Amino acid sequence: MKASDDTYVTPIYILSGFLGSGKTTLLARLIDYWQEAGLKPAVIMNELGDVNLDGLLVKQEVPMEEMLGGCICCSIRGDLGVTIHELIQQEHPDLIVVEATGAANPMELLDGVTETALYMKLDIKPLITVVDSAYLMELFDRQQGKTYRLMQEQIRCASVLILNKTDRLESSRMQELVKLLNQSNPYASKIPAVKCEVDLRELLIEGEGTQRAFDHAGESQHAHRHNQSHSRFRGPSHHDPAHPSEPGQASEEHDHHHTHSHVMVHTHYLSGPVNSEAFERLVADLPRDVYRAKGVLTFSDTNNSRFLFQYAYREPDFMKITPQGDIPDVVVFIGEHFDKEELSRKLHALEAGTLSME
Ligand SMILES: Nc1nc2c(ncn2[C@@H]2O[C@H](COP(=O)(O)OP(=O)(O)OP(=O)(O)O)[C@@H](O)[C@H]2O)c(=O)[nH]1
Repeated sequence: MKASDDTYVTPIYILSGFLGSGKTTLLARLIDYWQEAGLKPAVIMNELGDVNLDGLLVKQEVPMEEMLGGCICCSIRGDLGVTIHELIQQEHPDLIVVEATGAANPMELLDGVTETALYMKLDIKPLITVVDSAYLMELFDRQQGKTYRLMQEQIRCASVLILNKTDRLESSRMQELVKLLNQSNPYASKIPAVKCEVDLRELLIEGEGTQRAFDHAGESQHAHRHNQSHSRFRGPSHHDPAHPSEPGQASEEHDHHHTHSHVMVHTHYLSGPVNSEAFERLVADLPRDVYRAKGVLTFSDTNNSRFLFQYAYREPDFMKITPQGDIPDVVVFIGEHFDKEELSRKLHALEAGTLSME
């Protein structure tokens, strides 16, 4: 299928990792890799400052959108959807990579991308986090602080961890590092590297494999407090003072408090209208590990009216909407370690009208 087809589902990769950990280094490698495979990647870069120096490292011919002057996960999150939409409309890329500022909380970013997947066909790929191995151990030795906690967050959300800059880590400490990462995120694949030199094919497959493995895992915990208000618009050169631009410094005011282990997303585009009662039953039966869901649905038993569906902390909410433009029917589920296959089976039964008979 071609990227210019209306039915094309654009894969979207999120690169997370602390400031200076090596995200742009990895991005440059990935771009070469995809281009050699005959694909057209597009890039969204987010910088805290008002200039994008990292963008200089990306080849001229690669379509790139810059989101400057704030952290993607907070102040300019609303712009993310617009940026993705414009890239797809104008460039028809085969895939998109979002490189977040090192101060971004990947969970918020994932949430922003997920929101966008409600009205655009996106295939959200497993999250890759680049770890500055040496710096992480240094912070661990010094016992933590906010920067360390933000790093932990980025580590917890990942499906794949690249343990970069191992050249700066004493070889005797490698085991300790892996142990530390296993405590924070036992599920992610961990790939040691220097200058992000990893087998990229393996890296991209690893992520998919890890995500599948989560489908059968067990209990998890989630706590979420987010004190940042999400402005949907920003001024032309707004700089969010809550976010420092100095490498290696997480803001004291950047008040995110999350406890995530691993985060999974399941996106399902519906083939047509579904029965509202059957859908409500499906929602009521969702496992506890699904803690967030969103969607746009058409209900066959309400004169084919369309609804915006929201689900948080086990509370479903439906709002009648009349969307402008060509918006597909879709539901997105976010949680940890839930059984995607089982959910997918139920969604197919819902579409076939056989769910109530189960
Ligand atoms: N010693 C060493 N340096 C590295 C390695 N990987 C990347 N670097 C260097 O570290 C610096 C930061 O790398 P980037 O790829 O720009 O890191 P980034 O995560 O995109 O940085 P931000 O945009 O600040 O978040 C660059 O000077 C890289 O050349 C590594 O494995 N070892």
